[in-house]
Amino acid sequence: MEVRHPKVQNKRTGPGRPANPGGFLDGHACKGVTCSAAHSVDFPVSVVLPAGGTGERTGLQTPKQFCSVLGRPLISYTIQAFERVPWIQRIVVAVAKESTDLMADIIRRFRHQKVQVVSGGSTRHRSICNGVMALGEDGEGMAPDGPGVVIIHDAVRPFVEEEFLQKIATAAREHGAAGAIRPLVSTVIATTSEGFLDHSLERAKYRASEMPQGFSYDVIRQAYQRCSETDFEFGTECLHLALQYCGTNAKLIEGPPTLWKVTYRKDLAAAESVIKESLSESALVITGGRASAAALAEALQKAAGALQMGLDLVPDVTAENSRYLQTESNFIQVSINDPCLSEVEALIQALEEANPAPLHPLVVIWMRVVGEDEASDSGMVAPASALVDMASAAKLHQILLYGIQIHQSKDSERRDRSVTRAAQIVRVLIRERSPALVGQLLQA
Ligand SMILES: Nc1ccn([C@@H]2O[C@H](COP(=O)(O)OP(=O)(O)OP(=O)(O)O)[C@@H](O)[C@H]2O)c(=O)n1
Ligand SMILES: O=P(O)(O)OC[C@@H](O)[C@@H](O)[C@@H](O)CO
Repeated sequence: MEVRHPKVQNKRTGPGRPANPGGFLDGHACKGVTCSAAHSVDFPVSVVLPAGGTGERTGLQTPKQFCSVLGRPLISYTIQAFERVPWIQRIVVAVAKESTDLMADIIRRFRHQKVQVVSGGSTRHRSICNGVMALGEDGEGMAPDGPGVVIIHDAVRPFVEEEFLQKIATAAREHGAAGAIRPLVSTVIATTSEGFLDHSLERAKYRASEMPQGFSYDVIRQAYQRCSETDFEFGTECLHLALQYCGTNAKLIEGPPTLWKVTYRKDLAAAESVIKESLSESALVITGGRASAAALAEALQKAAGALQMGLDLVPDVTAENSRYLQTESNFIQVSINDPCLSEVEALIQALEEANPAPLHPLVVIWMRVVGEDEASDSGMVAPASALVDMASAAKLHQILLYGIQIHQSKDSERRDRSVTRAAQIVRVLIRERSPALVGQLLQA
């Protein structure tokens, strides 16, 4: 039986990196100066994630940073994006007092390790300021060789990658401040008090200020110590505070299009679609090394191939094959006439141990093959409810467990139709990851 090493299962979403024209904030326009990121970061870097807003523009009761996307709160994706970066030591999240318990529960459920929660403020600047000051309370912001760097990033911008963070942190270390920019997609105009056009700006000369932004710790702390109440109440731009109150001219670095902010309800749907698209649409079929299971797996692999879905076959995920447990792949556990759930239970346990906090929900499918004449639930030592119970427990660890039952007909055409249906069901389950079908035993 051929075992093909699975390709790296998770397609990475991510734009081609645009050439990196950067410039300096000069208050009027930015000058194109090429900059290059260091390959590693050898100075202390902390992060402040303002998450104290109410998300009014979504029209939802739940603040958008806590809205669930594929079973995980939006803010957890953002935190994870920073936690995965080895050279980031600490993440301070500023949340509204009424969300403190919810934030603590998210940290526990998704096993966030580097996170400290502080109180947000009545405005974004006040929330960020609270986070920055919290870093200084135990000298974290200062390092033996001088100030560390603080990255400030909206908690509702979940798609940020290490490479760009390196660029921002390195530029902030060198220049005192750095910020992400993107081309404007609409022209900026000024209006008269009567609501008529006063003038328009030459779009090519301007950029949209995005996040992440980076600051030498002493610059951003000083900026907040010196800024006015008007800044705190109405300001939206940290780079401006650094320039206005510290004379620090931020280095501007064009970032990828993935830096967008979730602002409206449609942005939540867009975020879910981006995350779904980045999820693996393939799976590893575990055959247990049995010839009958391998035969079915190969038929399933062929049927899936016709649906442009890649399946790879492995006998098990133990010993040297245990590395597959770390790849955030999906899994199909084939059980031939095996009435109980012991094999899939062992697989789920191994997955939980190998990857306690997967970034995205993983799909595990128990594929039970029964003889043609066998009734659906005959021989099931554990009733179907056992599948539901196991699935409920697994879901707490971001594992979505589904069941598919195939009747092995002696008629080859019926058998092929059944396998094709099974492949179609697998594809939908992996693509949609529907919570409603978790724990169900579907008939192919
Ligand atoms: N008092 C505030 C207001 C906003 N933010 C955070 O700043 C980021 C960007 O702000 P925005 O998109 O405006 O969020 P909201 O203020 O929640 O949105 P809205 O203006 O629609 O209410 C978000 O992560 C938000 O939680 C914050 O920490 N404290
Ligand atoms: O104004 P909002 O609170 O919606 O969003 C904050 C944005 O303005 C801010 O994240 C960038 O413009 C960079 O400063």
